[in-house]
Amino acid sequence: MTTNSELQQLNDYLRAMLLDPQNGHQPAITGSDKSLTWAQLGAGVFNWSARFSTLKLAANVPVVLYGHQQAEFACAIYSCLLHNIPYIPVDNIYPVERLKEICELSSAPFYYDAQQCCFVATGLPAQELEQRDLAYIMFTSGSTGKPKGVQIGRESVWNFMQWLRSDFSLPANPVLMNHAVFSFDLSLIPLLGNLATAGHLVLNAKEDIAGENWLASLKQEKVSVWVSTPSFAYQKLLLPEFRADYLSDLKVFIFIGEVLSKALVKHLRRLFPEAKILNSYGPTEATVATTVVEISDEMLKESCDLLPIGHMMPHSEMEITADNELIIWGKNVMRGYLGLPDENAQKLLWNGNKQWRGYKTGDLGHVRNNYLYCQGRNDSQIKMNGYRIEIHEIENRLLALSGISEAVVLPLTKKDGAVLRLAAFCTSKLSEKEIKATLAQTLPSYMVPSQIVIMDALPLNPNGKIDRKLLDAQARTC
Ligand SMILES: Nc1ncnc2c1ncn2[C@@H]1O[C@H](COP(=O)(O)OP(=O)(O)OP(=O)(O)O)[C@@H](O)[C@H]1O
Repeated sequence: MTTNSELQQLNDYLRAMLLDPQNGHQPAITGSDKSLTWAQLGAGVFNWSARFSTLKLAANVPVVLYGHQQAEFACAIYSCLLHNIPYIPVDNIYPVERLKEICELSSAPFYYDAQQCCFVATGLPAQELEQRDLAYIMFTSGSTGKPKGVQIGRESVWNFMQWLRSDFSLPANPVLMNHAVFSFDLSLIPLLGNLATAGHLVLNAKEDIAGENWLASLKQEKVSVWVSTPSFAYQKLLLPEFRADYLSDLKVFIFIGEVLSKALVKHLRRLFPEAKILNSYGPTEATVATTVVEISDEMLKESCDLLPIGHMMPHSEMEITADNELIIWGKNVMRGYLGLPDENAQKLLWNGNKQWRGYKTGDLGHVRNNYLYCQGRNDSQIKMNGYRIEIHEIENRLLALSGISEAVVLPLTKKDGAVLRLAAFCTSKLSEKEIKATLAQTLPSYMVPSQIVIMDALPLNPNGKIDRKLLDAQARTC
């Protein structure tokens, strides 16, 4: 249940951090446009108060923020949090059509263009949101379904910030890198982690990450906390400077968004022997992350292919249904999808005693040795020629082969939904023939993909996750 005192605590905390910073001369944000100390950030946030008041926004009317890794974008988000203005982040790597669509779906009367540093009127009549005290609405990009506006309350953000401070092994005065677009909620780990710890947020624009000097810039900024999807990190493993004696300040790796494989952790251990490696899990619908665990050497030695996703955040619980679906209960669960009552009825549950919402994740999981495990999505089970096949089981078998670091298996279906064949995509030192032969030693023949495509790196979507839609399209043309 949300109490007014919790919301008051968040308000007080934000005022103290942003308007009266104790560490004014320390760097707060380094963005693609400029760098701000905490004092400059505070002054910027103060200016925003005036800018928001000229907009004459009624309470509970959202603002869309449009840009890409600018310090001013982050400043706008912090200001919205301070002034209780629900914000909707849209990255400008998406086409303008997506911006328009999101403005219409949310009836936002203005969007802020962080590139141009100005507000643009959308011409739409402002409508109050049904929900009060919303922190943000995040439109998922839909890699596991259709894009939906996930509404997250201020109480969830406060709960999440406190958890970030206590359970994510953040060093004192952390320097947090952010590679994720602000419209992907992974970015909230560094963005809110910075606010929770008075750290330094280093924003990395897409073109910088692709450039030659990116790791040199992380070194120069003394980045100490890496936050990304596992796939994003895989792609950096081959860079010669990606190692502890070059990036000597890097002490913590936080992974979320996809399965973290043992292969990646082992590789990182060799490159960064002293660093802590954390696996965190959660859907956007439960405020960024719900579980976390530091990966130990014992976990790597266990015979099970999977690594645990850890323990629940405070004020939440995980229910595992008879058919192994993970249901998240607690303060972190969204208020609902914007304007989608049918979806809300399908995905949300209510516990009257605790006054908690529950969210049916569609992920499968179990508990072992007191740790939670996520074993893939419940839609990853398919039927082919009458055989029941767990796609993630084949992926895990592939990842267990030495020389394979990334692997995705996709079922190729006919128009009527019947599965025709399986295609696997992987980065591998082994040949297609070798892979098939090795898989055939442990899997029944119908589970060995008929097509194995070996790639230098698997393509990523704008969120830094493996782009399954693109791979699916590619498999169809082969
Ligand atoms: N540590 C993890 N291990 C395994 N799977 C994970 C982990 N963290 C997240 N996931 C997967 O990612 C899903 C949440 O992803 P997210 O909320 O980012 O959106 P999505 O459904 O992938 O859509 P989109 O990426 O398009 O926004 C989880 O439900 C789970 O399937």
